[in-house]
Amino acid sequence: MLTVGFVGWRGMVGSVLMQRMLDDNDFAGIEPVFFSTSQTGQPGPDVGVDVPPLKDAYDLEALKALDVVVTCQGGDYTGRIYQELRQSGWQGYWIDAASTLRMSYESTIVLDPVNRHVIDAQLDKGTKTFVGGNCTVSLMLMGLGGLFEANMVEWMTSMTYQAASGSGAKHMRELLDQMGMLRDSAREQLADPSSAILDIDRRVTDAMRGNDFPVENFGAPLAGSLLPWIDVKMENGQSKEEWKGSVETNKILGLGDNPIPIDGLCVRIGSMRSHSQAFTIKLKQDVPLDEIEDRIARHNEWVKVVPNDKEATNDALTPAAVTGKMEVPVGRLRKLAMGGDYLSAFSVGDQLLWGAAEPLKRMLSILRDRH
Ligand SMILES: NC(=O)C1=CN([C@@H]2O[C@H](COP(=O)(O)OP(=O)(O)OC[C@H]3O[C@@H](n4cnc5c(N)ncnc54)[C@H](OP(=O)(O)O)[C@@H]3O)[C@@H](O)[C@H]2O)C=CC1
Ligand SMILES: N[C@@H](CC(=O)OP(=O)(O)O)C(=O)O
Repeated sequence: MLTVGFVGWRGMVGSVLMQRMLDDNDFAGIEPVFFSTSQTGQPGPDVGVDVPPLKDAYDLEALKALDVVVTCQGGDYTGRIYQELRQSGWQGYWIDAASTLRMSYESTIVLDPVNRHVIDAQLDKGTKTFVGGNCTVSLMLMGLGGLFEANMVEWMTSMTYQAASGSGAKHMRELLDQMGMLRDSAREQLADPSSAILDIDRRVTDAMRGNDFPVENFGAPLAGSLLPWIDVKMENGQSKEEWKGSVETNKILGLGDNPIPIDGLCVRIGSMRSHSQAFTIKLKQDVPLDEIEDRIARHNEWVKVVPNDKEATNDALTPAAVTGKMEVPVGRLRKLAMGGDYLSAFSVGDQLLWGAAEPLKRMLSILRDRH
């Protein structure tokens, strides 16, 4: 039985991973050991099998005893421990949610419904480091995988609408605090149906710009507004989130020598959880829409094509509808005015499931099934 160490299991991605593994009884086939950077010695989580007390996540000897490390702890942890562990001679499997190692030559980005062939080939070659992709990249590929599989895409833009949860738990709390403050700023006027809407609007705008508006985590108002920049700036003017869209997609698809151009703008919006994306896809040929829908729908069991009408779209293609679900709906599929080889699409997905925890869970299952 594989001995598997879990680091970062009580964080947001880690908790979703734990729940998904419990849902599918995944702990039964492994020997789990839980680690913490802050709670060494405390009891481990209840996962239906006996587990020892929490071990120190920085204890190299304890990590070296494992066949597999699964970490959702974040990039700082990976940066601090990974090289040291490898240099100590450890040859176990490292499965990671953080972006630190994604573009490293020694790692494979995992999204098995899309790149199982790449994962299998890398395992056969002896690769031991597997990293989950960026959330918007993984969700885009889960939604549009059928078009890439059929080699239909010449280039693509992705304009994202990313939820607060993508930045972590503190940011979700801050968004709610901001929302509450906006409402409170116009409470009396809202209760009076005859009050002037421009008065309400002025109060809300004043609150948003006020010195006591909580912006410690986002750095600016998000509720009632949006933030068209995510992560640090790259030399070419892209944000790092935008840069990942191209480099990670092409690495996942194994298109190193012949990359597909992918670019766009990444925007943080005031949804709580689940990322949305609008795509402009330049097709290599003018393919009929029904064939496109068919290719998309048949690619994997989680993608769902949503009819291009208002009712179906507002019912199924929103963060409110998708959060907590494994499905990745794709809709607004239509040919654009620029010509028959220009396709629009819109997709929503829970970035804590397919965008983070699920590919790691499935990678662990692939390893378990091979042993
Ligand atoms: N959020 C997202 O949508 C996505 C995140 N990722 C990546 O996954 C990694 C982890 O992200 P995320 O899960 O958001 O990080 P979190 O900040 O939620 O959790 C990270 C760690 O913080 C510690 N922690 C401290 N206080 C608390 C608390 N009150 N509750 C729970 N944990 C606490 C825990 O470590 P300890 O037990 O050691 O104290 C925990 O493992 C990052 O690299 C991120 O980039 C990837 C894709 C999507
Ligand atoms: N950057 C993403 C979440 C994330 O953690 O991405 P990555 O795993 O690439 O660092 C967001 O803010 O929505």
